[in-house]
Amino acid sequence: MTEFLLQLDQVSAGYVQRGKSQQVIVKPFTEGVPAGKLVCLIGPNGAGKSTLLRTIAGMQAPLSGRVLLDGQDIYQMNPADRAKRLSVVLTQKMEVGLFTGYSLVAMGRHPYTAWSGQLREQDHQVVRQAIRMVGAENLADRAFSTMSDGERQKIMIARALAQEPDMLILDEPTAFLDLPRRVECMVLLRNLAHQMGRTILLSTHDLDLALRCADHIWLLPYSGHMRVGLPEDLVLNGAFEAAFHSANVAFDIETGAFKTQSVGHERIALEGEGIQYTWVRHALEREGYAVLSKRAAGIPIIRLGVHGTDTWQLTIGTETCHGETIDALMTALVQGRVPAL
Ligand SMILES: Nc1ncnc2c1ncn2[C@@H]1O[C@H](COP(=O)(O)OP(=O)(O)OP(=O)(O)O)[C@@H](O)[C@H]1O
Repeated sequence: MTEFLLQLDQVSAGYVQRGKSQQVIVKPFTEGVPAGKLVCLIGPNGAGKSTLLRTIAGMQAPLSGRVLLDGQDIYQMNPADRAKRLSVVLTQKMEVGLFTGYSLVAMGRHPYTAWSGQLREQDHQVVRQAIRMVGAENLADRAFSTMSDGERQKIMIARALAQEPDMLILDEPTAFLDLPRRVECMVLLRNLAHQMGRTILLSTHDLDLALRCADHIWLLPYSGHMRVGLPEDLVLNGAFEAAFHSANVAFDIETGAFKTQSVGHERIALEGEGIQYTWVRHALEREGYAVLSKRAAGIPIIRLGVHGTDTWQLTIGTETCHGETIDALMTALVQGRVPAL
């Protein structure tokens, strides 16, 4: 076994047009991923994430270079061998209504069953274990058609696990999920990588989750020139912000969150601390104020906790008022003629 389970050697990805001209979407890049790592592939819409994942999974030929899994060229592997080493979970919704959760997960065993397709007791054990790993025991006997999107996603991940692959490739596994389910799904995949030694490559638009969970980020901007690194390095070197730059949205390097970008905003000072400070600041910035942490001459000031916990005091010029809810504060700001924008 080589140092890297997955190796990309000058791989470029894209499409060959009818007249045989190539449309290179992902420019040649070389990278290695050791076993047991979670890699998140991120990038704006249409940058080429799905194209690259299909190329790495051997579903389309690279335009140049080679993709190696444990030293073997994935595109050259026969499909049965590939299915034992690599499983792929794509986003398209499957129409397999009459199947139960269990029978769908059991399909993951096909690469291992003889021509009859009969599952042996050890196959059933693997299926049950895969269902347990994703916490889908309650879905085993349910018809797939009756499941929610999040429940279906769990079953599809269990099916991929039942293949007992060295590597899983997932295209947007957190799409269609609500926020708690997104976090659960990402934590599950991270645990599978770290505790079970699987190598996991997934694409996602959940940038915040990717920054928090990924061992490595593959950042694919529109230019097609892949940037690879630790999440924190890509934030600090500006690659992250540059890839997602937009006129209306800005990446806040302090908090690691995206914020709506406002122009011509009014400055306001905010003094306080704790969770109340965080959410008052959130409301002010949402309304387009530039929030200063120190008071300055001629600038309205909000002080938190002066009249007891959960209170605010607003001073505009010589006028002062106070209250409790953030709603009341925002109203007072408008009445005090401190327009945000
Ligand atoms: N079969 C195809 N033939 C030619 N071009 C294609 C084909 N499939 C996708 N493309 C183009 O390749 C580019 C990359 O598409 P891709 O789906 O890989 O992007 P993506 O980063 O996954 O996007 P999203 O975040 O929106 O899912 C797009 O411009 C798309 O229109």
